[in-house]
Amino acid sequence: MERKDEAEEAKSKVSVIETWLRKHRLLYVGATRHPFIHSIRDGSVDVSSFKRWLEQDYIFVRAFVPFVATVLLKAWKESFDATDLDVILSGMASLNDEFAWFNKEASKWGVSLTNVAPQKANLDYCRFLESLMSSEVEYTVAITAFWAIETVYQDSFAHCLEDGSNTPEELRDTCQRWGNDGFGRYCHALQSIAEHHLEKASDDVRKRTEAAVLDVLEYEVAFWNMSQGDT
Ligand SMILES: Cc1ncc(CO)c(N)n1
Repeated sequence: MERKDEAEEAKSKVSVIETWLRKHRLLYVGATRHPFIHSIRDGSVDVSSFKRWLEQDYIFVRAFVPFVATVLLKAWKESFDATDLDVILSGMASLNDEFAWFNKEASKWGVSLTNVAPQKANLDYCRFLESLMSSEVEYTVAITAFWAIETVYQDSFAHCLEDGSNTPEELRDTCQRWGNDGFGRYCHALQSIAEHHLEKASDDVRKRTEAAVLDVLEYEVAFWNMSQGDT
């Protein structure tokens, strides 16, 4: 009887991440339902905005690779669960494909990815990533920030592929890149890992992780704003 109660309780317990998503709903929606994403979804997107996004995101992803490498290193040192390493490694492997994709996409749009100057919002975000690369930043903070970064793109681009969307054919490849079901499952795997570590974390680490997630959401909003030329 007691066992069943415990099982029931575990089932109804709201996870740490779910609690944060509810608490910071407006910011989360701001990051995942940005006007730039709406413009892709309804087909009104401005081509120069899309090209700016593509150029700037390439620079961001270049900085994202060493960040993910440090998450991998922390997983190896701090997690006893081997699946953490497998999931992070699969993310790294898909970043390798992503560079090939960026090059293909750039030539399709007549954009050059060399000699692009990073804009302020991008520099700020890359600097934030760099701060998370420090060995002083706990694995729990880093893996949860990683989950948030990937999930914003997954949620945003999946929205452009839903029934009723009017995404132009030439942008579907971009939306598929992050909006596909496999990427969705990968984000869920990251969420489970992050949640597992958050459940065990001290209040202090939890607080700093929540702050890092909020930072990610704000940087993502600023990144979309920059793509639209609003900064
Ligand atoms: C700005 C930004 N956030 C998240 C992702 C997902 O990898 C990306 N490529 N770029």
